[in-house]
Order: sequence, then structure tokens, then C-alpha cells
Amino acid sequence: MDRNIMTTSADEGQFLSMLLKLINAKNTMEIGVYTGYSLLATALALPDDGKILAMDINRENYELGLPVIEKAGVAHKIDFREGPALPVLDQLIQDGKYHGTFDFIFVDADKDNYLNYHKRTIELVKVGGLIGYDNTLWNGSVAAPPDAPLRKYVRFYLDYVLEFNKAIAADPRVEICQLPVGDGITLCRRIS
Ligand SMILES: C[S@@+](CC[C@H](N)C(=O)[O-])C[C@H]1O[C@@H](n2cnc3c(N)ncnc32)[C@H](O)[C@@H]1O
Repeated sequence: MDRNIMTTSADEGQFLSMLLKLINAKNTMEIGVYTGYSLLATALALPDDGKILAMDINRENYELGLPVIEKAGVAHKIDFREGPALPVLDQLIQDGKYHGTFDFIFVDADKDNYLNYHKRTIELVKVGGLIGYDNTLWNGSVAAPPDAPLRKYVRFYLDYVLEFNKAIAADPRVEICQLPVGDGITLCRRIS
């Protein structure tokens, strides 16, 4: 199975929930929804008037998990947009009024676009706010020797993940912390 369509693990869901409560997040974004596991964890952790702008190229998978979100009574917090996330982010930036407005942005979509997402999310998250990038340990492959046997999809995205990890570590606009939760989550706190 393509790792791009697997769900966040239970420990990541618990971590997200705890984190969002700790930072009193209200206005959030999720890039890469799939069937909505991390979306549900986020929606449950936000206050009743909290918001999640959620994007995915596939609405069908989102709708598969939607009854669970509805049953949990948190669907009203979600604004789901079907389609590639980059044009939506560009639109928000162009609009102007969304600059520095998000408390938390969770990125869990196409790994080859993480740097493109970062160029945009850094403008949209508030100073002091957090961006979480999922899968930055990439099945442990980021620390594997060059000749390690890797599954095809892991090998395919490895260079993108390595490039992203290097770039984010050198970005003076954020302080980062890479956590060994699930498949690795890198938290970036915008500092300027
Ligand atoms: C790993 S899954 C997301 C899992 C979800 N966060 C969870 O925890 O259950 C990645 C998702 O990213 C979506 N995706 C891939 N490329 C995308 C793009 N360019 N824009 C928006 N979503 C995309 C896929 O359709 C897939 O549903």
C-alpha cells in the first residue's frame, strides 16, 4: 500500500489531541485527510467554536469517515475542500486576510511537496504558532545506511524527506523539534 494513503497512528492522534489542548488551538488547518482519523482527533481537541480547514484530493475517503465525525458531534468545526492543497494555500495567501492567522497546521499529504507546503504554511501560521509535519522519520529510512533494503515507496520519497528535513533545520524563521511519535512528527514553531 502507498504510505501516502495510510492513516496516522493512534499515538499520533493522542499526541495531536494533547498538543492542541496545550496550545489552546482554535484556528487550524490539515493538509491530507484520508478517512479523517487525525481530523477527528483534532476536531475533538478544539473548543466548540474551533475551526479546521481540511484539504484532500479525495472526498470519497473523507466521506467514508464522516459519519464517525458526525456521531462525535464535531463536524461543524470542519471546512473540507476537495482538491490539491497548494492552490488553496495560494488563494489564502493571495487573499491577504489569512496571513499569520492559524494556531496549528498539520501536514500529512504528498511528501514530495512538503517544501512547497512549508513555503506557504509559514506565511499562514501565526508567530508563536505550530506547524506539524508528519512522517519525517519516513519508516526510519532517514537514518538508514545507503545500502539498506527499502520498500519501493519508501525509496521513492526518501530524497524528498531528507531534503525537507535539512531545509527545515536550517530555516531561521522556525525552531524545530523532531519527535519519534508514530512515523516521526517535526514540530515547527514560527518565531519570526
Ligand atoms: C497519509 S494520508 C493522510 C492521513 C490522515 N492525516 C490521517 O491521519 O488519517 C495522506 C492524504 O494526502 C492526500 N493527498 C495527497 N496529495 C495531496 C495533495 N496534493 N493535496 C491534498 N491532499 C493530498 C491523499 O489523498 C491522502 O488522503
